[in-house]
Amino acid sequence: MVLQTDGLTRQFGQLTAVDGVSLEIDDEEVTSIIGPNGAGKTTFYNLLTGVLEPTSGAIRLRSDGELREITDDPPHEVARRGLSRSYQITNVFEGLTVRENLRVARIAREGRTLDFRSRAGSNEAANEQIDWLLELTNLAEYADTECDELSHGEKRKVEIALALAIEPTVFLLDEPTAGMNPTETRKIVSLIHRLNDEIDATFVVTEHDMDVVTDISDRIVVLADGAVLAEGEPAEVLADERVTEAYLGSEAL
Ligand SMILES: Nc1ncnc2c1ncn2[C@@H]1O[C@H](COP(=O)(O)OP(=O)(O)OP(=O)(O)O)[C@@H](O)[C@H]1O
Repeated sequence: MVLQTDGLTRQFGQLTAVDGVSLEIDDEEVTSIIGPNGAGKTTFYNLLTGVLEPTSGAIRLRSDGELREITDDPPHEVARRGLSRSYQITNVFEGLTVRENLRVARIAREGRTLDFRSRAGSNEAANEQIDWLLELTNLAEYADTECDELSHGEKRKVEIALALAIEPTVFLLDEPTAGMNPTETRKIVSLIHRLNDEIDATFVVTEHDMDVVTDISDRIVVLADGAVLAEGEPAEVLADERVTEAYLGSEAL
């Protein structure tokens, strides 16, 4: 197990947006968190990443080989411990090239961990890692393009590359295909498969497009009214009547 939530709860006044969510996320699986509008997905992500503090409950992340509580850690500490979110590090700096954006993300990461003397050696390693990330995310041809010249789909890939630059243990992908046309969606889906094959990280994805969810997930967790309604393998969960009912009146499955 790499990530665990235990009775995680967040209230906003009278409203319980996340209601006693206990989950265990296994290594190197792709888990999708789905649910109708207002189910609590964004709030749950914000709790995991330290953007919001829970009202009660705990979050544990495997870090340096053991599960450690990160419940009250601020976002930069959560990221440093290895939980990265696709748009968390920065929103892409529009005036910088793709490579420069990645360099900024690397510097932010290394600034905390390396002393001055080791920096020369680390530059070389950082450049190698950046080249590898550019290749992995199919961005090599845009390495020296300023981000404001990229399409929406390419920018989403830059966000993904930035989140990967911190070498996460758990990688949260927030609506990776939002606003994409079918061609861009197909490209992102194959990118997620490729990342999952080649990177030693565990993926947690929120996504509205059910075809994408079915394609990429090993496991699905359905939230409704802030609580876990169903969890399991995609075919089993999507055939669950309670899940269909939860979506009725909001969006079609
Ligand atoms: N800062 C806030 N203050 C008050 N209520 C909030 C706040 N953030 C979220 N909520 C409420 O909490 C509930 C869960 O919202 P959340 O955005 O987490 O759902 P969601 O599953 O991400 O929805 P969507 O799919 O529409 O993005 C909603 O009823 C929402 O109105």
